[in-house]
Amino acid sequence: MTVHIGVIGTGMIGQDHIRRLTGVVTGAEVTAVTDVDARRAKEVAAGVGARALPTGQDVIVDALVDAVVVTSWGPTHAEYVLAAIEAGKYVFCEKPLATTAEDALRIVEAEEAAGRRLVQVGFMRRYDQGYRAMKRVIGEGGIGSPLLMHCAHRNPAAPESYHSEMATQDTAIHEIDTIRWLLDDEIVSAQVLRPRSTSKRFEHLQDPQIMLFETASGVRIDLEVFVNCQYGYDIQCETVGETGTVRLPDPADVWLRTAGQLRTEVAQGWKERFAAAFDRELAEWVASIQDGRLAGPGSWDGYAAAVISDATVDALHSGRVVPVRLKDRPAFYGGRP
Ligand SMILES: NC(=O)c1ccc[n+]([C@@H]2O[C@H](COP(=O)([O-])OP(=O)(O)OC[C@H]3O[C@@H](n4cnc5c(N)ncnc54)[C@H](O)[C@@H]3O)[C@@H](O)[C@H]2O)c1
Ligand SMILES: O[C@H]1[C@H](O)[C@@H](O)[C@H](O)[C@@H](O)[C@H]1O
Repeated sequence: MTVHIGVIGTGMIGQDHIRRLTGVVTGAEVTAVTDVDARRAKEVAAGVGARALPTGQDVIVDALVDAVVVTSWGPTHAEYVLAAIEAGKYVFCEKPLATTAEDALRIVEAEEAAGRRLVQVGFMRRYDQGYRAMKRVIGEGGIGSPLLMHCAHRNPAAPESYHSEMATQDTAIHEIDTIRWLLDDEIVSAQVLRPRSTSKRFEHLQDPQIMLFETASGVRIDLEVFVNCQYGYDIQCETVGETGTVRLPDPADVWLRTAGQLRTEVAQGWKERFAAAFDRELAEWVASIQDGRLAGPGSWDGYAAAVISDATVDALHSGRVVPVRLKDRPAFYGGRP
């Protein structure tokens, strides 16, 4: 069965996902798109033989759309996800699920009331080969009980519109989800340290930041977020356990030995670094719709990430260790993070 897909938001990642759903993933067809920039929507639609519809709501209720992909700006996500649930359609929403914990909770409640899983959140690192291998090692007891985790999330440069809270809301949100998933544990507190800022940033930005998280079982995590590191898009993660450590591999590339040097390339952006993960993420999403059983990160994960993100932003401003207060996890979402 071909899954007919409508895409809301035809910007950078919207176009990338449309390319993927059209040319990489089997069993999917993009039948409708929309964007507040109608010209852009029309151009993108013409490129893949889809229709450009006036609004997101039109896409959601369209008879030729079985499932919706939301790739518009973050603050618009919750409204579209709620409308898709209301229409009884599957919806893949890029991160964040919602920009407030209250909106994320409304989505959790609406999905639970609908009685079946309809929502998947775009936490693509769960589909990265390296992270999957790390999760397998931890799950099989390969390093004993985890005690510590050291992470770094570096981007080459951030635009002027990027502000200090976005280091959490837009960037660290990936680690927030990954930590919960890798450790099968819940984050219970957050703290943020402010090192001296780089001169290569816009004045208003605190960059880098060091975030410290603690999980329910007592694992301590340090995360460096540095979005003007200049040299590339670099994602690091090492978990330290009682009997060993496991480290995320750098993406496979050749090592060049020449002129007295040993060199390899560093990725320059998320598109390149996580290309294979995005491919797998959407392929598995489409396959799970065909099976009628969503398996990827869902509304509860989006809600938990939103609450932890709020606590981290509070910690950035207050300098305090801020406790994370999640609602009780409904049985509907199973027992684990
Ligand atoms: N998983 C990842 O690593 C990753 C990477 C990049 C972006 N993202 C997320 O994807 C989303 C989009 O990011 P982007 O980089 O493509 O941004 P973008 O600005 O390039 O594209 C967003 C598009 O949405 C359109 N839009 C805005 N509001 C709309 C609305 N109400 N209805 C319809 N269209 C609307 C804009 O006109 C624009 O074309 C963000 O939430 C971002 O955090 C995730
Ligand atoms: O929207 C992007 C994207 O999520 C990237 O994966 C992250 O590294 C960036 O910091 C963020 O701005």
